[in-house]
Amino acid sequence: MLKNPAAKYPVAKRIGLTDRRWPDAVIQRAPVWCSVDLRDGNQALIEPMDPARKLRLFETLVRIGFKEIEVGFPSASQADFDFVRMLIERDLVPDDVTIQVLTQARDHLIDRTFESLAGAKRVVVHLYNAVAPVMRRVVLGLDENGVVDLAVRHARMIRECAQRQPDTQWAFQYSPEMFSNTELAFSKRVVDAVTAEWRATPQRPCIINLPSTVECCTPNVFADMVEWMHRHLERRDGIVLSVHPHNDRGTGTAAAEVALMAGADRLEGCLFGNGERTGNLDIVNVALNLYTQGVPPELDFSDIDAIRRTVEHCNQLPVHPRHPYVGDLVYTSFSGSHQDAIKKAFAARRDGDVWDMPYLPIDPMDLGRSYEAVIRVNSQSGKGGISFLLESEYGLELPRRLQIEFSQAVQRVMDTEGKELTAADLWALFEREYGLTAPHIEHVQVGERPDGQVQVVAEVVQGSQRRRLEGRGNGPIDAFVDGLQALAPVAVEVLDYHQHAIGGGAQARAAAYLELRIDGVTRFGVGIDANTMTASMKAVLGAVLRTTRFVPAEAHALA
Ligand SMILES: CC(=O)SCCNC(=O)CCNC(=O)[C@H](O)C(C)(C)COP(=O)(O)OP(=O)(O)OC[C@H]1O[C@@H](n2cnc3c(N)ncnc32)[C@H](O)[C@@H]1OP(=O)(O)O
Ligand SMILES: CC(C)C(=O)C(=O)O
Repeated sequence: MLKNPAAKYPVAKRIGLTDRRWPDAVIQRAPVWCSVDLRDGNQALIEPMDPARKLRLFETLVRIGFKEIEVGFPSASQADFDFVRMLIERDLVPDDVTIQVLTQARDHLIDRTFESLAGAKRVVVHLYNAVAPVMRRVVLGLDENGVVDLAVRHARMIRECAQRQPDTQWAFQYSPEMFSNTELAFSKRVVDAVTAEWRATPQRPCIINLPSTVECCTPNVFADMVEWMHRHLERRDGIVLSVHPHNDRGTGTAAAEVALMAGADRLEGCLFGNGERTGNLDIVNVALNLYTQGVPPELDFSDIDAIRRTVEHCNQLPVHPRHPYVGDLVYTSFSGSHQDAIKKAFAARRDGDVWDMPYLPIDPMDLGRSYEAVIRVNSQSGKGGISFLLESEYGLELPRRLQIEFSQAVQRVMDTEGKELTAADLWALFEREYGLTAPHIEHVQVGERPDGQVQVVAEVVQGSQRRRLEGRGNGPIDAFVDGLQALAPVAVEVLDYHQHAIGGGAQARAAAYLELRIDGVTRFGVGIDANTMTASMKAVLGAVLRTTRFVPAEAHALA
C-alpha cells in the first residue's frame, strides 16, 4: 500500500452546500420501494437465475409488498426477454404491481425492449446512460453536449415507442449512471433535458433515479448531492426522485437513509444487499431500520427466515450469519454482561412497553424468529445467560446465589471442553451437579405428634436399596433433616428457601431450591417433584449428598 494514497486516489470531495437542510430531517414515512433483485442483483450473480428461480423470487417480492419490481434487461438476453414475456402472457403481475425494465440508450436495445413489453398492463421503462467524466471520455467518446443529446434522443424514442402501444400504462425512468462521480451541474443539465423531453408534470411524473453506481463518498456528501438535485432540478413536482445506492464503502444503508432525509422519494435496492461487487442497497436493512423507529415500512418481513431461504436459493449465495436483521447470529449474545442485561430486561418487561431491550434492536419475534437463539453459552458467558437458558427452556427460576454457584460448575466444564454449551447440555450438567435423578424419596408421610412436633417418615431409594428415614422437628424440613442424620451424620442448617411451579395444570411440578450450611460449607440443593414437600426434601437430600455419602446401607436396609 502507498504511504501517500493521495498520490493515487482523489481527495474527498465537498459539495459546498452551506444551507443544507437534510441533517435535521426525520424520516416519517416509507419511501416508494423498487426491488432490483431480478435485474441489478441478477446481473451480479455467478450464475444468473433460471426462469424458475426468477419467478420464485418475483412471487416472493410481491408477497413482501413491493409495488415496483425491476424484472430484467429484456434486450440484453433471451432469458430476460422470455421472462418478461412470461410475466405478461401468463398474467402473473398483480394489479397493484408495476414491472420495470432497464435499457441502455441505444436504438436497437430500445426497440427490443418494447417488443418484450407487448400487451403489458403497466410498465416503467428505465433508460440509462453514463454521465461521469471518465465514462464520457473513455466509454462513450462524447463531450457533454453529445451525452445530453444521447440521453434526449433515446428519451424521445422511448416516448414515441410508448405512444405506439397506447393500451399499456407507461411510466418512464431515467438514470444518469455514475451520478455519484459526476459534476452536479452536468447531472442536472442532462436530467432537465430528459424531463423536458418527457414533459414531466405532477399528473404524469417521471422517475429520476440517482445512482451511486460505485459508492465513492461519505453518506453526508451523497446527501448534499441529493439535496442539491432536489432543490435545483427543473420540473421537480413532476419528478419522483429516486436513489440507487451501491455499497462499495459499506455505507449503502446510511447513504440511502440520508438521501431520504435530503429529499429522495424512492429507493432502489435488493434483498439482503445482493448486487454488483459489494452489493446494492440492502432494502431489508432500511425497511427494518424504519420499523425500529416506529415507521411502518409497508414491506412484510414477518417470516424473514423464509425470505432468506428463498433469496439464498435464487441467488445461490449465502447470507452472512452476521447480516443485519437476518443473519443466524444477529439475535444471539454470547458474552456474559450482555446476557445478564437481556435476562433482566426480559424479566422487567411488561405488555405494551416500548421495546427497550439491551443488545436487541428489534424484537426477533416480529420477524418470525424465536428467543431460543438469543442467548448462547460459551466461555464468554456468565450466570445471566446460563440461567436464562435454564429458565426459557426448562422453566427453572434459579435464585441468584444458586446462579452464581452453578455458573462456576459450568465454567469448569467450559475451561476443559472450550465449546458452546446448548440448553440441553446445561440441563444435563445441572441434573448431574444437583443429583436430580437419584436418589429418590418415596412414601413420604408427614404427621403431627402429640407433643406438637412434626414427624416425617419416608423411604430413600438409592439404586436397589431402600432406606427408611424417620425424624421429627419444628416443621417438615426440620423433621426431614433430623431423620437424615441417621443416614448421613452431618450438621445441616437451612439458610434460605425458594420454590416455584414449573408448568401448569395436571403436569405442574414444584422446584425447590434450598441453601444449606452442611458441616460449615454452604451449598445449594435442588429438588423437583409433583409434590412441593417432596421437592423440598429432595433438595435437602441432594445438597447433603453433594457433601457427603450415606453411612453403609446394611445397618439401615429395609426388609
Ligand atoms: C450500472 C449498471 O448496472 S448498468 C446495467 C448494466 N447491465 C448489463 O450490462 C447487463 C446486460 N448487458 C448486456 O447484456 C450487454 O452489455 C448489452 C446487451 C446491453 C450490450 O452488449 P454489447 O452491444 O455487446 O456491448 P457491451 O456489452 O460490450 O457493452 C459496451 C457497449 O455499450 C455501450 N454503452 C455502455 N453503456 C451505455 C449506455 N448507457 N448507453 C449507450 N451505450 C452504452 C458502450 O459504449 C459500448 O459500446 P461499443 O461496443 O460501441 O464500444
Ligand atoms: C442502471 C443504473 C441505475 C445502475 O444500475 C447503476 O448505476 O448502478
